[in-house]
Amino acid sequence: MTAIAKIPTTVITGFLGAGKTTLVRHLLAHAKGKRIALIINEFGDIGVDKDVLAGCGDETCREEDMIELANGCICCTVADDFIPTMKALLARPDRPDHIVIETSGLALPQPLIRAFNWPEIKTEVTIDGVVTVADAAALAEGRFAANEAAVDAQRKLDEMLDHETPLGELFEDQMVAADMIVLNKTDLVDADALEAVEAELKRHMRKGTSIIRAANGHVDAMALLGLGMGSEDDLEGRESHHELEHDGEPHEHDDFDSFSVTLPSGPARDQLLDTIAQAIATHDILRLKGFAAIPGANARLAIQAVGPRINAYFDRAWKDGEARETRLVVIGETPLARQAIEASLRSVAQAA
Ligand SMILES: Nc1nc2c(ncn2[C@@H]2O[C@H](COP(=O)(O)OP(=O)(O)OP(=O)(O)O)[C@@H](O)[C@H]2O)c(=O)[nH]1
Repeated sequence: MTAIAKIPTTVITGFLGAGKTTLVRHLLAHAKGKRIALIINEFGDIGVDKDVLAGCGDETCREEDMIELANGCICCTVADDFIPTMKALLARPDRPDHIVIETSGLALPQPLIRAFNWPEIKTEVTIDGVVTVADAAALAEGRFAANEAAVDAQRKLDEMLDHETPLGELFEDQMVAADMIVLNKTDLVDADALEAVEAELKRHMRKGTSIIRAANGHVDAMALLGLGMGSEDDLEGRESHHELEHDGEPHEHDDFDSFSVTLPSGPARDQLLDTIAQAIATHDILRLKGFAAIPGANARLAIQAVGPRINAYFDRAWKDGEARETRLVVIGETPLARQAIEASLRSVAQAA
């Protein structure tokens, strides 16, 4: 009997808004005939990423090849969601050449990597590589306090301060899990800042991890796929803070919160974006994304905010019968001032 080759799987991880979906989009568009199945996991209850990819209009973004895991972070739903999803995918008559898993920006990659050793799937799939996308602009601005200088400065201000913030810890967990780091958004930082960010990353990653610089996720598919790492068999040094500190206990995502809000079509584009910018600045929102209905526009406005930086573009025409409304997901550190944020977003919708 000939052994069936295991299907290589690339795990794409990285903090909220680092550019994972953008990287996946580029990968799908340049897959050179490889049939790629995509598993998308999101934090928050609106599946924006799948919708963004499906809205790209490329024939390579086939809806039937995209599977959404929207019931919380993949790291917490391995048994209930991830393994059954993989089994169903592997049972398909038209098996993919390659599988790509985009984790949520708040996921710990470690439980997912370990899941590849579960007997239900181990004989059929292997991790080709864990790719962690890092946001060069956010790092240069010290937004994760992953930057030791910022942490030290904070510590000096308050001796009692826990030196590991939830953001910094999660960032490190995603870094040590990587076989390759894509240092994305290099277009937003100058050469000196980029050198400093890269030096900082090297302090956190495992030895032997490579770094590729990129803008808008433009990485050659050949460089990204086919790493052949078998990462599930090479776990040493990838342990998360949680695994090191609380052996065997399930971890929580209590440090982060999210909610979604639906608004009627109302304000003009600029007015809506101004209000969103203000809400982000006032309430320290980490990530906001979704789609908006703008009066007089026949296309929906995709809105993407990462920290203070907001992008908005009309991604596709509204479909017949589709509700023309604004749906946004908001993610931030706990406690998130849900009522106040919702009220300010609603006030602009009502005022229009
Ligand atoms: N300037 C610039 N913007 C980028 C780059 N890559 C991504 N973006 C923008 O950053 C925002 C977030 O990108 P996504 O690809 O959705 O990030 P993500 O990591 O998938 O986000 P989550 O799934 O929410 O964690 C979008 O507005 C992108 O257009 C880049 O290299 N340069």
